[in-house]
Amino acid sequence: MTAIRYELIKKDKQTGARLGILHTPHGSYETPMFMPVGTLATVKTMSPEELKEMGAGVILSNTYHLWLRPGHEIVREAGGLHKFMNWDQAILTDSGGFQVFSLSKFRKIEEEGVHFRNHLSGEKLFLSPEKATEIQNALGADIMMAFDECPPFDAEYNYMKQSVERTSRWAERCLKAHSRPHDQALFGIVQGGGNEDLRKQSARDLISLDFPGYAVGGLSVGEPKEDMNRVLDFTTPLLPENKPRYLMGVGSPDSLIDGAIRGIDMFDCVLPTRIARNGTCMTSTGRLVVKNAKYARDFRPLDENCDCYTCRNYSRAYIRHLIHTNEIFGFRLCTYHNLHFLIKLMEQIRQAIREDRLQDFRDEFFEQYGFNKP
Ligand SMILES: CNc1nc2cc3c(=O)[nH]c(N)nc3c(CCO)c2[nH]1
Repeated sequence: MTAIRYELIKKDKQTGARLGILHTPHGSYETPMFMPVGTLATVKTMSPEELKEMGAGVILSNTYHLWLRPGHEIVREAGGLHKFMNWDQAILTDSGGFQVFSLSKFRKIEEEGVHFRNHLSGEKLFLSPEKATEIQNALGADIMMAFDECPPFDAEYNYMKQSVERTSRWAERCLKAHSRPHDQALFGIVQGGGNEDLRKQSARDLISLDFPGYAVGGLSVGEPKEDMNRVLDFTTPLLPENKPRYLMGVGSPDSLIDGAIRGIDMFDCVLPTRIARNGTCMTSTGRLVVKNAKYARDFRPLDENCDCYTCRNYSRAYIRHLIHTNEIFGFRLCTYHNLHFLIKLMEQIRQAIREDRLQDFRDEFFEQYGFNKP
């Protein structure tokens, strides 16, 4: 018995999408789902109560960041991440691999692990599959990720092949080091860039290790969306139908719909929370930069089709004023709305799957949001 179980409810007749339920030790959640990112044990500016109110279920935190601050031992002593951050729903921790490659300079990758510098202090650090697994066991998230290398999408073929093979060896080392498989599900991460043969090799290696869930990594790293969709077209069908599939780092509305259409069940991205802090909001008719002067006397809600706390109680003029004056409440209102927007979008996607019309929904949404505009 592993810590999580994926229940396939139905498949969409128009696309490769599926409706499911992810059962975890901290609750069961319908998929496809969007997971808000709370890197440093908080989804920035949101309280646990607000996250639950808007329908958030699984949230992310991060091994690399929590290892550096406050340190995984402190979180362990606090009783684990759920207790430490007062979150009684599910948590997923990323393994730190991506952050090492995206945050720190002077890194050196060896078979044993990765040597790099602390992006805050410059001190020399070393992360290995065993260390990343030990940290995640201390944090206690319901789902934890294998330690992987996320190479640049256009890395040279031979490098990509070496990297995929090393990531597969690292995945096996994580499984061996994992001390709590009944409480924490370890997911493997498929790599291989845009190369179909390397994606097949990576998927085959990881499936042979029988993980309880699989992530598609190495995407949303600056490659064109067509490339991401092409990779998903030949990667998700390789993954077991009875296990969850997690597309890492994806969160724009069009990519969520296109990922769901290609059989992805779980998504995470800092986009909604990050752009909220500079006053950019996702609305049903496209992005709205509320700090723009044209909203100074606009007393409508951010989105007239939205029923969230922000849109029920505050106007564009008021939120613009708050963002303009750097008032923290303005960041909170935009964050609440953006997360609510994506969580509601996932509900619409799930409903479209129930009605076997996700392709039609995509066309309607793209038209309304303005994605088809040349
Ligand atoms: C924003 N784009 C993105 N692409 C990712 C790709 C990866 C990846 O390949 N591996 C791991 N471990 N994490 C990843 C993450 C962080 C989580 O969102 C990514 N984030």
